[in-house]
Amino acid sequence: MSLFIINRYLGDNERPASKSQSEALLQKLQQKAEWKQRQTLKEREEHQREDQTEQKKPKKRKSKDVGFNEDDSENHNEAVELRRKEGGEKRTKRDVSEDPIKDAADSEDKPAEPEESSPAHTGFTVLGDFEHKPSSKVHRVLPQWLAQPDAICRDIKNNLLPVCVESPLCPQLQKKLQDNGVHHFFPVQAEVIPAILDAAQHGSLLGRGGFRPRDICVSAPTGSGKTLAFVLPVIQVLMTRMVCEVRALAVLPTKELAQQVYKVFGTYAEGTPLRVLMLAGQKSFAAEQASLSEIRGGVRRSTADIIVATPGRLVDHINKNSGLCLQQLRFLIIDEADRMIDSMHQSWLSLVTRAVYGPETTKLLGRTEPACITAASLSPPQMPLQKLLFSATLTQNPEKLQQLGLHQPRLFSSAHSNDPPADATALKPERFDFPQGLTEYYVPCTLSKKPLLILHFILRMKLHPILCFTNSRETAHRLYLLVQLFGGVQAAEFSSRLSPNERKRTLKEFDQGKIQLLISTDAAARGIDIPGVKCVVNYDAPQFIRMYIHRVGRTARAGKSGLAFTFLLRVQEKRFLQMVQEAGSPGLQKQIVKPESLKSMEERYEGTLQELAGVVKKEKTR
Ligand SMILES: Nc1ncnc2c1ncn2[C@@H]1O[C@H](COP(=O)(O)OP(=O)(O)OP(=O)(O)O)[C@@H](O)[C@H]1O
Repeated sequence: MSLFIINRYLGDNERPASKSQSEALLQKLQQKAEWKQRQTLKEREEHQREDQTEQKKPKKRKSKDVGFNEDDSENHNEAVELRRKEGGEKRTKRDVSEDPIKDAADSEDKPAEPEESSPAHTGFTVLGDFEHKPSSKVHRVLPQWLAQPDAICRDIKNNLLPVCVESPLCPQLQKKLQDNGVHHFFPVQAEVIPAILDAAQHGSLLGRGGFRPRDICVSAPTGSGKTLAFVLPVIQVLMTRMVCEVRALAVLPTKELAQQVYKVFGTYAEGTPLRVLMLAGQKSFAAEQASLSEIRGGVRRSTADIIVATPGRLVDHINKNSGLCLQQLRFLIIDEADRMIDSMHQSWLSLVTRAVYGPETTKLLGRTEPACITAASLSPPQMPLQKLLFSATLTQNPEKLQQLGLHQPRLFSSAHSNDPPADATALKPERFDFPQGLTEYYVPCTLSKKPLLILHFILRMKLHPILCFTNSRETAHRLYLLVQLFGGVQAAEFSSRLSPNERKRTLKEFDQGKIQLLISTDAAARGIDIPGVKCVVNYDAPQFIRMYIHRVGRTARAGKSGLAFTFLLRVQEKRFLQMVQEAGSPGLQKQIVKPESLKSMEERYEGTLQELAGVVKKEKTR
């Protein structure tokens, strides 16, 4: 018994054509072909006549005529038509076309259209005819949570919520804020603090119908107060804990940033039972290990509730089993999240996740890594791990964000609040929000005039303190040497040339106003909070928009005003201005420094350059 019936296409008459029928058909088709040939010749003559009179588009018509043998094509068409009728061969658009010249042109320009010209074949599907099927364009679409975030108001100054009025924070933290001069919440804090507290109001253990809290992503401008937006609610949730265990882990890309966030945690945890610890390589590994736990009553106990770490040191502690226990972790805070995603190759996140859920799934109240939500997965009560992501330039790329394994994420963003809703789901070039008090300039210049310009900014325009960025540590070092040799400016450099302690001291001195010009690589571009910086100079134009946003974001913080200058060579201007504009900048103004303004410094500058050559040579031989 046959399992399949194979139906073949039998032509218009639905039965095989006999030999005489084929011959008749062939004759008919040949006549038709001859008639068409005559028609085409006639048309061509007409066209030629038109061409002679108009002589407007000779090339286009020529291109249609050249390289395409109409007659061959026509005959070929008809022959194929016949063969197909006889044998059911695959049929293409060109085979049935009325006008091969038009087809040749069309087939280059347009996708193939459905074959309406042959009514006899309606309803017949040509298998494997992929090439000629019209293909629709793929529109990439953002997931709902990214496309429609909770909007954070951009205006810091006019949207201040008093700390004491209807505050979600406990009186102890409110007082702490007042003591530290914080009397109002910034918009990002007013939105994010209640959201984190709300998710934790049912206590630490969830399950049995309770819901796992949604992960939170925050994209808000530089200097808008994101640090307090996570420090305050985390402290409030944890301050009533009974036993000291690591319940919050904040991961930051650099030592300096870890130090800064550690300080803020320390300030607000003071007076509570919570203990904060830093694992960022400021101390030796052994010293950090010793500070992680202590033996009390014969049992090893954690000595930290909150840990602030860099990914490198964190991975060391997990891998070397130094006594860091993350099995009670409730909050995983990822600051500068877009940068942290880029450092995912260190696989720090998967190590943390493994350390949180561990292999011990059998023990009572053991944690299992959540997978699909089912009645069974919800039934054992267990502590949820909530991820909190923060950045001024949070990526909108779902594929990148997916690496973080977010659970029903909720996005708070100021960058998207002005986008029209109709376009909200489309994947567009990424746009970011810039601080309101920031005024951006670009200074057209030549390579040789750059050092003179920076000296002019400090000595003539009195713009200090300036934070000046270069693209390499070599440039930073040479510029530093040159400014030192020129004299009259208190300058310092900040890069990986310096030891962590030297870097720490330099930042402190810059903060204290002892340094007028800090020449830095991108090491100081992200997150560093030095409230006194009035002016940022991009001595070298940054190559990527994210880096530009973070660099210029070192000024105009916390609602203050600030200036950012970017020195641009002529070849850089077009691309750079376009990049900044596309990212949503309100616009860069052109600042021209006249050559006469630099004239008086030029002689001394030339002498300094010669001195510099000597110093650099000496350094190299050392
Ligand atoms: N509510 C507030 N009132 C007054 N000052 C505040 C308030 N919140 C934060 N600040 C101050 O604003 C400055 C910037 O805050 P923070 O460093 O948290 O910004 P950020 O958004 O994390 O910036 P970046 O993206 O550059 O890291 C800090 O000096 C901080 O003390």
